[in-house]
Amino acid sequence: MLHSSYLHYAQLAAALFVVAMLAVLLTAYILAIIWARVYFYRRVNFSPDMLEAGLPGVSIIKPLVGIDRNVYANLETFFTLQYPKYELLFCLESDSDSARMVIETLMEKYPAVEARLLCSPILCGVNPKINNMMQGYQTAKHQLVLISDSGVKMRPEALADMVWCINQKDVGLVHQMPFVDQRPGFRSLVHSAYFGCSHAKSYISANCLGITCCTGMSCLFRRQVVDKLPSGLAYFGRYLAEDFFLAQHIQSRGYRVSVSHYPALQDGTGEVRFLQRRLIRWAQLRTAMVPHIILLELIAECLAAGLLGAWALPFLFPSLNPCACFLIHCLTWLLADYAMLRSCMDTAGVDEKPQFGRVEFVCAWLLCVGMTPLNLLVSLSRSEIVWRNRRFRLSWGGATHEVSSQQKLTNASSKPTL
Ligand SMILES: CCCCCCCC/C=C\CCCCCCCC(=O)N[C@@H](CO[C@@H]1OC[C@@H](O)[C@H](O)[C@H]1O)[C@H](O)/C=C/CCCCCCCCCCCCC
Ligand SMILES: O=c1ccn([C@@H]2O[C@H](COP(=O)(O)OP(=O)(O)O)[C@@H](O)[C@H]2O)c(=O)[nH]1
Repeated sequence: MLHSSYLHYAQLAAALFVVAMLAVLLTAYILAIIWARVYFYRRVNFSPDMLEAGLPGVSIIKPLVGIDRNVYANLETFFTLQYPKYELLFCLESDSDSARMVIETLMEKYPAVEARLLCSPILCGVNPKINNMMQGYQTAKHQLVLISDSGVKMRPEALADMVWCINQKDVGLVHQMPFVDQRPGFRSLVHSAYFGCSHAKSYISANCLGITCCTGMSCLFRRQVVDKLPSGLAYFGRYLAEDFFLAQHIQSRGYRVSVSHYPALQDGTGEVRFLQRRLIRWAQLRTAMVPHIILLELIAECLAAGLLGAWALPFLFPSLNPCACFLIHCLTWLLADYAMLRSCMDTAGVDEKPQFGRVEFVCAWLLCVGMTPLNLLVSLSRSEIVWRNRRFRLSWGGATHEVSSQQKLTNASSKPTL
């Protein structure tokens, strides 16, 4: 008797906790949607003083390996940036890399844009992206450095916006929230539904709460802060999640990390299974660095939160039907996700009209809602990370060592990659 009343009180406490958690999640989500609607694509103007003094130069480092989808069109956007002073540093892992021809063609087409092609990576750690970028970093002329991944497209005004953001008081790093260039097709819609809904919700909430949550796919930082480390950017070569540690370092020096008004436009036309592999790899990195995060991510996802709610609400209010609770929860989540996606799109500009129908969106959304918890669970079951053609093993905290590259495994080439 005593035992069953304890059990009842424990269940009651758990049900109240779940309902409170769902209310917090919903409130946080609504705030994130409003934040995105107000913040993204806001036009900024440099002060006359700053314009008179001259805008600071930016060195843009583009690490490249092979040909990504739409590489020509994406890279071309870096030659047409509306910014007075910048240099492009294309970093390849070898001079026979297939991206070389594309870059040379673009450099010929835009001779007025200062651009260099570098093909001698510097081995300074396990992170191949850092090794590749170091050749650009060492020769970069400017104090502001933008790291921009190969698959990212830039709007003409985005660089000026990032420079404006970094010129605000105490800002040391500005990053773009990962999003997707709006292109027709179901694959692109799945990418949008992931990055514009679930991912955007977490990314924005974390950043609004002042939690370091920054991806290195497009981030601008002050070189003088990084160069306080004896080996500069090379220091981060020991980690695969160099972006996380870079942002932490900049904050530890007393600077703020801020989000650009323009999300990063990834290509998003790749196959869904590749997106899934990438998200599993990212989740593996997050688990190694911030282990409790996966639990938080799981319960903040639509399905898990819905199942918890479908148990807790009827427990507190027995007249409620669990299935109805679950369906209403999913519908609310779907509408919130759609509103989030629209807030990440430029509703006043080029993306004004979504290039997809409602039914298509619901299908893509269902795929993401099913895929996300699965990815998180798969990430927990894996001990190794595969990135491009290399295999790594992560230790708690993020330190990494390379297990083996596929080139070595298959013995396809006797020449090491680096
Ligand atoms: C309704 C609101 C509910 C919010 C609940 C949120 C719960 C989920 C919490 C966190 C999810 C954060 C997701 C952040 C996205 C990070 C993407 C990522 O994993 N990136 C990693 C990989 O990046 C590439 O890696 C290779 C590198 O070379 C490339 O350049 C990179 O682009 C990246 O390395 C990892 C970054 C670490 C992010 C840590 C985030 C901690 C955030 C804590 C958030 C707590 C939020 C609480 C909100 C209530
Ligand atoms: O061995 C590698 C792997 C990646 N990269 C570069 O690192 C960036 C991010 O790579 P990817 O898109 O594979 O990472 P993700 O965004 O999926 O984490 C891209 O510019 C790649 O060209 C690199 O220079 N060498």
